Amino acid sequence: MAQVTTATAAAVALAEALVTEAKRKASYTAVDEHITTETRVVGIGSGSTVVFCVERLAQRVKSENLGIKACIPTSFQAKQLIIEAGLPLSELNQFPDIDVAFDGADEVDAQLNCIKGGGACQLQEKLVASCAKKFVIVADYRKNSMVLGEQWKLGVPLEVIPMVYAPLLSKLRALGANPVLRMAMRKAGPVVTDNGNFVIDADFGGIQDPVALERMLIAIPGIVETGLFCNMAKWAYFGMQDGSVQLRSA
Ligand SMILES: O=C[C@H](O)[C@H](O)[C@H](O)COP(=O)(O)O
Repeated sequence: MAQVTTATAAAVALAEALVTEAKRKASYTAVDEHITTETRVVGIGSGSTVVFCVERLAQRVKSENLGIKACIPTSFQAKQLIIEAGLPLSELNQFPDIDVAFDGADEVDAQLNCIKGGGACQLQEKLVASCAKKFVIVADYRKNSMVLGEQWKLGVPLEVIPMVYAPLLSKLRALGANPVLRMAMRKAGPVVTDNGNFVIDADFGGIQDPVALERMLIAIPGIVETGLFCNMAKWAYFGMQDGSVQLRSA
């Protein structure tokens, strides 16, 4: 029994190492292909993959004569990453035009539409992406999909105003979704976003028309932002299991 447990633990550790390496390779390739001596303002997404974009950016800033003037964060986590890497931290109101923004995704479909917000950061992420000339996704092979909702089974993350979470759950059920209020792990009660809102994860199954779904959801009072990012990313870099990086571009 103990041998089986050890073998299982070793297999899990190996799988995790593969995924981490895939994230690192996708991120390094994306940064190397999109950061040039012309780049001034960089958007920094949130999550575990974009950590490696910041790592690579910091390496290049130290070793090359780059002219990066500002990094714009999409969350508390991104802000900490920028500060810890010694990169110049700023905000959209000071630098409204971003040359390139890097971000992770929970799932990416054939048209590069994405589900984002697994870490509850989709509101600021979409604001930053909307101000970027280039929006680049970095991800591991598990996120590579054809239809949204096929790989990511937790539903579309919706940032919502706390005072209407219960009416929103009813309205989403009436639309055919299976919605749940996201609960915190080490705090009693719901997850509270960086903006003081709640998150509802609404499972719609396979999403054939994400553009129409996003339009419908954002029109509902109380839904501040959706985790559907449609027609925003033009490049998606996937770190693959075999160590290669696959680029899909729109
Ligand atoms: O709210 C979180 C963000 O949308 C992340 O970019 C997304 O969840 C992907 O995160 P990770 O790179 O950790 O898979």
